[in-house]
Amino acid sequence: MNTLNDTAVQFKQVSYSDGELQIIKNVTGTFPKGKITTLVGPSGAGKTTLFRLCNGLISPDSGEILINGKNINSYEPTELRRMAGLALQSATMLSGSVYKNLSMPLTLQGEEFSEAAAKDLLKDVGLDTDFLHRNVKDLSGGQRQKVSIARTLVNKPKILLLDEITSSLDRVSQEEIETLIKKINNNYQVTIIWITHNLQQALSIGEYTWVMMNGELVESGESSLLSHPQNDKVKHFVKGDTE
Ligand SMILES: Nc1ncnc2c1ncn2[C@@H]1O[C@H](COP(=O)(O)OP(=O)(O)OP(=O)(O)O)[C@@H](O)[C@H]1O
Repeated sequence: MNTLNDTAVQFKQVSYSDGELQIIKNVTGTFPKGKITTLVGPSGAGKTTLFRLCNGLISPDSGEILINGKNINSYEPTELRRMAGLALQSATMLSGSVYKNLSMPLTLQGEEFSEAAAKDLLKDVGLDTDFLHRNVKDLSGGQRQKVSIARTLVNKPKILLLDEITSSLDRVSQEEIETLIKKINNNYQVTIIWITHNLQQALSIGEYTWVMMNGELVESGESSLLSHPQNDKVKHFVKGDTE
């Protein structure tokens, strides 16, 4: 679907097992650079495990993962975590202020994060700069998710891995986050890989889609594939929109 230069992440016959259980099965495919690709599939398909492989939290048993054309093993772990930011549905926070949370990626590296830079990030994610010294426990779900996204931007990632980041939000917050992610993708050419259970969302926000089932990549390509899938299992999944 694209040349190596257009590829942010490439999987080549990647398999991963936990003990006896094979979780990722011979996955080959690409995530195009600077685009939004959604990752869909029933619960337990291996989507989150694929993310953990992408940011080096776990390593394949066989096969190869290339990031920007280089084997993932050639990056230092910290370099990889900086390059590939991860945001989760739960938007896990440290107790304390928004500033403390935004500073965390740099404090972990023994660096300082200026208040001015933190305020710029808040503006980037559509939050008022007054939020900087608010306690995260007083934020709404949507506001927490915006802070969580802002925190992933501190390291200026090239790739953002978003795991179900809108599934516990109301409709309005969900739309705000979708708009925000599109803006980040546009403004900074960040490659976005977005796990979602919401097929309507997958159709509307991403140019490309991967459909995973039972550890395999069963279909991938432009998101419109969800409207007319070729694979019978995907047809069934899309029709039932099932778990
Ligand atoms: N550390 C682990 N040890 C054992 N089994 C695991 C581990 N991590 C994941 N699994 C299993 O691997 C399979 C894939 O899990 P994964 O979380 O990647 O799926 P998923 O597609 O993200 O599911 P969901 O949509 O429910 O989040 C599941 O059967 C899960 O139980």
